Amino acid sequence: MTIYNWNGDVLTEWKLLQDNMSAKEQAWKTFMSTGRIPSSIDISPEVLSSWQRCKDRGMDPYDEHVTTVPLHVLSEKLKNNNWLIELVRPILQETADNIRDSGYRIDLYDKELCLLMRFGKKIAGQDSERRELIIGESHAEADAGTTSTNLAALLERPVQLMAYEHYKTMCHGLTCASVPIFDASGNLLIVLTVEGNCWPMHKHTLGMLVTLKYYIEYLISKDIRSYSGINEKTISSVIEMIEEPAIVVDNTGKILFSNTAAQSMLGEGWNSLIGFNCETIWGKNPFREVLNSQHAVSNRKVVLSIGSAQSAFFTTIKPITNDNGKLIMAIGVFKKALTGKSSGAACAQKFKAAYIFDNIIGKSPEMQQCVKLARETAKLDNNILILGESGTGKELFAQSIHNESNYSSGPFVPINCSAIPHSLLESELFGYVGGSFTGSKREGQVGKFEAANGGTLFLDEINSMSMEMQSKLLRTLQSKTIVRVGGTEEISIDIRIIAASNQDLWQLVKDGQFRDDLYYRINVISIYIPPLRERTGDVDLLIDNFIYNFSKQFKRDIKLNEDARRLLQSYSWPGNVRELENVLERCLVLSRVNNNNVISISDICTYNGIFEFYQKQDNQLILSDPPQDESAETSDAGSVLTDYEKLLIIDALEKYDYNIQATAQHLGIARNTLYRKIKKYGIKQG
Ligand SMILES: Nc1ncnc2c1ncn2[C@@H]1O[C@H](COP(=O)(O)OP(=O)(O)OP(=O)(O)O)[C@@H](O)[C@H]1O
Repeated sequence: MTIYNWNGDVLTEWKLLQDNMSAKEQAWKTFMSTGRIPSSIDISPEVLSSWQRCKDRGMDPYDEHVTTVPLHVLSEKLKNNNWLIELVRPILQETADNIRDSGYRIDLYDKELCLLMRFGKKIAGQDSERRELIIGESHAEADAGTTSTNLAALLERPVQLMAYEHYKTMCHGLTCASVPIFDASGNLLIVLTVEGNCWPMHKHTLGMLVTLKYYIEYLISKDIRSYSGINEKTISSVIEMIEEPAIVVDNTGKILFSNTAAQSMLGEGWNSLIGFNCETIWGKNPFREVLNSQHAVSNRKVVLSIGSAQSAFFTTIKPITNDNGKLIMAIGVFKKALTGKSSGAACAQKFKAAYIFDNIIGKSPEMQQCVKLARETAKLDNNILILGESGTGKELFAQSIHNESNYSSGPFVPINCSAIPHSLLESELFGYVGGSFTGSKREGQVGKFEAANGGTLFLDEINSMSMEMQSKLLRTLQSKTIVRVGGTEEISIDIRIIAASNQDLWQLVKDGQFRDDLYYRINVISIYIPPLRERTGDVDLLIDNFIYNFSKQFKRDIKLNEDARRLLQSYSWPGNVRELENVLERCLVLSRVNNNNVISISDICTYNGIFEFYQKQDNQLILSDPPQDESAETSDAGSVLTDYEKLLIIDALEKYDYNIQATAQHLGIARNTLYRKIKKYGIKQG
């Protein structure tokens, strides 16, 4: 065969090569039949040793069977070598494109010599359907006989084999050059093989391949995954020991590894995320912050896009540096936050906050100021402390804040700390695992912290919490995790705390009854709701609002007479809005019982607190306005008042020796009114 260069000159060098090939053919044939080679023919000792090993194994040189690894093994190999494949793919692809017309192609083998990737096209004239190498084919010597691939791996250096140097006849039409690729510690990572038709043979193939080898090894040495001491295997085994999903990124933010838990978290497509920058996949995320600052973040809430869904996690990320203090990677551990769809959604249904700011009645400057502050702070995620006497509307505010906050889609879970015995408060708040104490449910119970996850936990009357519980609450607020009573598992929680106290909490701190560190934690923002008696004009608004609501509820058109209104206005309302609401509700019920549509003083005074209040007054109000609806006075409720009025009059008459003028003056009523009442009550004049 005559080989020409492109000027048409005969290449004498090729002639030599051809002769050389003929000699090798003869040597191969002799070896296969006798186990020896003619002494005149030069076969490299490494090739000869390989032939010998193959022969010793009883390998048939004419056998064209191709050994492939099982599919699941191949898939595992592809997974484990993904980062390397991605690293070298662009280089090999470009090289293969450049040598496309030469009839050569590039194969990438893993360190066990299994074909993982092929770059380039079919080799004309050589690749019969059978010979066409397939991904997963083993090029180990025991399977494929002597090849450049297994010799390069064995000898740990570049190797070129031509035609008859291969053990098996199925490779005799090929020329192959292989280079082993090592990591910085000298561990074999992959083998690259360029193979093509035996004729024409390019001598520079091996040179090109060696250049590629050094370039790729340089790239690998810069890649953290091949750092000595922290190779893939080490990192993989370390992060595999972490039960939660764990992800490792290099110092540029590129995702290097993930453990099994992370792979199930990331779903089916996790494999394709390896090698990508975490920002490309998840956008803004705390890995970048850790890489930039080289400071760890702990229990940071992140929302990651996984497939088409978004999931919330708490992540702790630590930067890892080498001996010289150089940042080399960051490891992040993720814990699924029980928000929204899981416990949150169910609880959000169960624990709904009914009130919004528009439901808060009050035009007094004091109240307007409170609402303004609460609205402004609702959107901030800080803990809030609401202070105020009992019944001032603290829970109403807490619900309104929740509904206008970032946690509004989650549940609003109230718990009154004073209503639950100290011994039970812990399990009520933290929940318990099944059978952790006598009387506990077998299946355990979710506590208020978990129930409130993704939403707001309203700790009412926090002032009554024991010191021991205060410490546990503080720990929870700091770590954002809880452990159920009797359990060990740490559960991450993401909740907003709104606490309320009807006592001066700071005074309790000074008295040593409330932890100052907890006080500072819950008191990031505080809202003081003034008592009703200090809210000028609000009583009237609240009266109208409650009468309107109850009228609607009882389907009656109820009115309040002026004196009754004045009575309500002058009362000091120690029970605040709740007391006012109760009084009016009671009056509305009475009015229905008595079939009376106007609420008068007599109705209101059926309420002990107000009745006593009048006992301490100078009684002007009560006496100046006799009940307009006489029928009301005949009722049980009315009789209390009339009895009382009668007694007052008798008292005063006796005091002033039945002097009508003096008695009327003392009572603050007109003489005629006094006469009318004396008559009405049948009081005998002394
Ligand atoms: N400004 C207001 N407008 C309308 N209703 C109000 C207002 N303030 C309080 N209320 C009503 O008064 C009642 C008591 O309010 P709430 O329970 O919020 O008070 P609280 O301060 O949390 O009481 P406690 O300290 O006893 O828990 C509720 O029925 C609430 O709807």
